[in-house]
Amino acid sequence: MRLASCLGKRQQHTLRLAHSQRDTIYASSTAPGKAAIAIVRISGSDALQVWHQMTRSPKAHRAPPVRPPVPRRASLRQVVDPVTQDPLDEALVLYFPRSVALTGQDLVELHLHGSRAVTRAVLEALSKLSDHFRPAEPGEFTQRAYESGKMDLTAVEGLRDLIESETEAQRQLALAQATGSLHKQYELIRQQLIEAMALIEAIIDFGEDENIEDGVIDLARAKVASLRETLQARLTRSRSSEIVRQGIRVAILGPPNAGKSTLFNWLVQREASIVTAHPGTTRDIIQTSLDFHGYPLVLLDTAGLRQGQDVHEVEQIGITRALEAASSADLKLCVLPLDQPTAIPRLVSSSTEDALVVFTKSDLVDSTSAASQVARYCALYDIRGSHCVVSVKTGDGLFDLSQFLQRCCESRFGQHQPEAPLVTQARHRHHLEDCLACLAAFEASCNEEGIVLAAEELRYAAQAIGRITGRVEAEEVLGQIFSSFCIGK
Ligand SMILES: Nc1nc2c(ncn2[C@@H]2O[C@H](COP(=O)(O)OP(=O)(O)OP(=O)(O)O)[C@@H](O)[C@H]2O)c(=O)[nH]1
Ligand SMILES: [K+]
Ligand SMILES: [Mg+2]
Repeated sequence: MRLASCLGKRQQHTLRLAHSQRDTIYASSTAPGKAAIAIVRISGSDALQVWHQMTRSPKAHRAPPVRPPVPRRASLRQVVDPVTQDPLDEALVLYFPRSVALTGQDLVELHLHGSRAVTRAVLEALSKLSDHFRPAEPGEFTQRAYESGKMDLTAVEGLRDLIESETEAQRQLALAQATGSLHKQYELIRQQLIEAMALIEAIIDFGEDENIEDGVIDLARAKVASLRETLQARLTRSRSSEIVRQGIRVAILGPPNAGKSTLFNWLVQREASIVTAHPGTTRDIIQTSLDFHGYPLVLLDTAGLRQGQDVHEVEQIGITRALEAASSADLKLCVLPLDQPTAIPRLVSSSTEDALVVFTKSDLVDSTSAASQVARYCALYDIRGSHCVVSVKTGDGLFDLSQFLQRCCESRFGQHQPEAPLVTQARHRHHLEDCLACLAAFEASCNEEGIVLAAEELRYAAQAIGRITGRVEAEEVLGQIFSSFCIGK
């Protein structure tokens, strides 16, 4: 059987990349299409061939004397086909020697005119240089940066998130991570674990001797206990960063005809959801993403919630979906109409901090009856949380609602904790939870009989942290992370 067919897809990916490290790779790093410039990057030990064989001084008509490029200085060059010497474009050419290049290899950048034809011609010309030249795989430039030790895994993930960031909150979070905020924190944690490990190893190695002081076990235990508490607390606080990265899910819920879709459309500023005077208009979940004052909201319009014998099948499916949306939402907007007292099934616990009650259609009632209606609802449904009174028809109260929602995002998902978040995605949480479990096992077995076992648990804990930054071999995650990049990055 051929080797490749014995290996899993991911292993093949890793194997292929390991073999092809010697290749010089190239790709367009800018989005395809018409633009002022297009950047083609070339990374690898033969990258300088591009300078010598594919560029020449724009003034020289004959082949110029071979001069190496000045590192990190832009030179205006004519780009030519290496075989036919036909001119392809005039470009700014930059050279980064491997000591300064992010990929840890010689890197050449061609800043071309941004047309499809120019980019295509240059990429074709590059393929003629030698067998060692080949097009880059998605994320391969970044993978080389990782492999050369210029970036750790958390920075790689941060970079990917930065490229994909759509809102201000996501940008801030990703930039901090891409520039090493997570890496620094995890190295510190690993360091603390290694210190505790050193104490335990000392007891194991010299335990029989008199040289080891009393209370060393207690010291190690205390160190680990305090680290575990801190990590646990920060794991809980980091939830908001994970949510910001994925988008804050906001479900609009309420009885039929409350004005949910009308409010939804106002929030997304377009007629995304159908509005009619008939109760039961919305059946499926209508989902739209929006940048709300820098916060990435995923807004969900849902079917009206009600109970009773006359709820038919289609409506019931809609209600089930609405309740599912409610349970997975990070924030709920509970819409209740003021014009008619509507019985709401125990839809959402509106006294929790993740629900905001919006009383709508205030234009249909006078202010006195609005106030008494609000009071009635609050007493009936035990609404102790925040509420707003609006009319989407007249616009009354919408500014307050918008401000309220913004404050809500800020207090729940704003990055104003004293320290940078420790967890921005499920992968980090998973390994951190592993680490915490090992620390708990350490504490349980850390006594004179269990000391060897305890030492082992600490090692596992450190390994779990190492997996987050990529310090221990983590092939399984590598393929996954790098292949989610675009080509040319
Ligand atoms: N006067 C007034 N009418 C409103 C207001 N908001 C919504 N409506 C009307 O109320 C009716 C129902 O609005 P929808 O937005 O479809 O209500 P819904 O909660 O999505 O209804 P279902 O999807 O059927 O559960 C429509 O006729 C809207 O025009 C408001 O603030 N004032
Ligand atoms: K309706
Ligand atoms: Mg609706």
